Amino acid sequence: MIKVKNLTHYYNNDKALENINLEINKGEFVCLVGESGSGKSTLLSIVSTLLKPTKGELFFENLNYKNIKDIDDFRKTNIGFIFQFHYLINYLTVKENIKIANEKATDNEIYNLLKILRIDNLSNKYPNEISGGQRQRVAIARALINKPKVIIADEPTGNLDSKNSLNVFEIFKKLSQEQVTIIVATHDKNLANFATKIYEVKDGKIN
Ligand SMILES: Nc1ncnc2c1ncn2[C@@H]1O[C@H](COP(=O)(O)OP(=O)(O)OP(=O)(O)O)[C@@H](O)[C@H]1O
Repeated sequence: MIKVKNLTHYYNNDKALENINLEINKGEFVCLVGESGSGKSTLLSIVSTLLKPTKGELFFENLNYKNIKDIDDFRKTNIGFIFQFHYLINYLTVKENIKIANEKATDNEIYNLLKILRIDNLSNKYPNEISGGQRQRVAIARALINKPKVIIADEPTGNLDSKNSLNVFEIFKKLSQEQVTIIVATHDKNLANFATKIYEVKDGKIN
């Protein structure tokens, strides 16, 4: 599904990633673990086509990303993003926050997604009226509304307590069982055990 070949990345003259090779299959749940500054976010940004690598190749289902004509459209239709901060819009309701990610989504589709995430009762609430864990589940719903093939999450539980963190990783596990490919960076080695594959990033390398 995703292949990374001989990837090296520099920020100015500083090497952030060195000769990374990865192959991620459809429906795999991959965790990147490693210390702060090890290169996890840089790798996620490159894999999600947000950052162009200095050197190396990236393939999606054997398509070289360099040959993708409209990369913004490709990203929008194929990849769902979840971050440490939810980036919900405070003056929009839960339902409206999801709708802006996909104007064509019907009320029924949004309701079904909220139901799976057990927040269907919060549809008309505003982000500041719900808990941090609930807000992150809304962010997950927003990432899923386009039915992406891949979910990329960078420290998605960084702001959550252990119960809500577990809940988020259980959701990821379930999604991967439904053939969504999940790639998550986390500091938490216990949570990483939910993954089908763990890669340790150390000083910009994966051993
Ligand atoms: N935009 C940038 N400009 C310059 N250097 C950067 C930039 N982003 C990251 N770096 C550097 O690249 C290296 C890898 O950083 P990265 O953010 O990928 O690590 P990380 O493992 O995700 O860290 P954290 O867990 O703290 O988010 C670090 O040395 C960092 O200082």
